[in-house]
Amino acid sequence: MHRAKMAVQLSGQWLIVGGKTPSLYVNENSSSLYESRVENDWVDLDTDLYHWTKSLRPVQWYPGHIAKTEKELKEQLKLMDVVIEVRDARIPMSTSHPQMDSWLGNRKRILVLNREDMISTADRHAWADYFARQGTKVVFANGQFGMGTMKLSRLAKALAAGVNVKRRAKGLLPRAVRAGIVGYPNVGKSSLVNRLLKRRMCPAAPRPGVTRELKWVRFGKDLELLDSPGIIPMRISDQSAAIKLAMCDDIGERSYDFADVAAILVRMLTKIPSVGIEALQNRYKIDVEGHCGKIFVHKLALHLFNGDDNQAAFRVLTDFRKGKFGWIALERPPR
Ligand SMILES: Nc1nc2c(ncn2[C@@H]2O[C@H](COP(=O)(O)OP(=O)(O)OP(=O)(O)O)[C@@H](O)[C@H]2O)c(=O)[nH]1
Repeated sequence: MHRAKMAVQLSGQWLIVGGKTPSLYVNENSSSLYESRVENDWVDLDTDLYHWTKSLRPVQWYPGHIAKTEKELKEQLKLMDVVIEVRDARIPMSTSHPQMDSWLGNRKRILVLNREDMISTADRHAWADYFARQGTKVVFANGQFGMGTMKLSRLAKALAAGVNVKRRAKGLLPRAVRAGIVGYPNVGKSSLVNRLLKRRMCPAAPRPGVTRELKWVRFGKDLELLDSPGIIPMRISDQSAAIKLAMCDDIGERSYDFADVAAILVRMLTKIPSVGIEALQNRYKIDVEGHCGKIFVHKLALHLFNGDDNQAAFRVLTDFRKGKFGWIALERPPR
């Protein structure tokens, strides 16, 4: 629900009910003013998230196979004509690997924001504008149903076309273009490969860490794809990012505390302009008190789960992942 709907008029000005500091909405018809307020809400949210996560036990997840993958992948990347970097459209910043730029150098690159079905149109526009301004080629995709994959294969072939021009000039026979698919765990790499091939060649599952080995697959006679296990930094230095990875189910469940993560998700949802307090209250028939996520999760536990906070937390996380609060990104581009 739109936050502006919670506004009450006070001496000719609009005040938002339930905000931390009441924001001022002068006139709902003034859309640019409204948009800039919404943007400010997102900026505030990033700062808040930093404070909320500061005192938590650090979230770290680095399963054994990742170190081996990283080493092999760095070697294989040298053979690639083009690299397809897949990120989770809900958290494009938190699923960007800090070392990716240095590994790829000036290699040709396509950025895929997968899980496009899990964000709103406004989120999509915001990210499309941001990457267009940066001159980054971005494809929005859905690995589950295949949207965006035709465009992706066209773009990969077009970007790597120069390879065979050079080979011909040297008197060599043309060869298939090599494209490597890289990204964080569970962002949908294997699903995209399977959709591209229209066959289930790579195991895909709803939990991080399923792909364990690098795997070459052939797509027609023009394209070879390398599917790879998810990679993630050994230490996630940004704990706000780590918590968002947990919310989106992009890291192993054992690495975080459900109740902590769900409590922060509740606080975030109350502040995300398109969700707000009422979405939570309507769904669970429980009042949100003073934006406190922990109290909310505990009340839900008493209401539905015999006081078991863990189960209540899992319910909130699952509901978010299933889009029960609407399809929304947890990140907006930096300004
Ligand atoms: N809703 C939605 N689900 C998706 C999308 N792409 C993939 N999935 C689901 O997300 C889960 C993870 O997908 P995978 O393809 O296994 O992800 P991966 O990046 O290969 O995962 P790792 O093996 O951990 O590296 C699966 O249950 C997919 O069905 C998408 O665009 N939208």
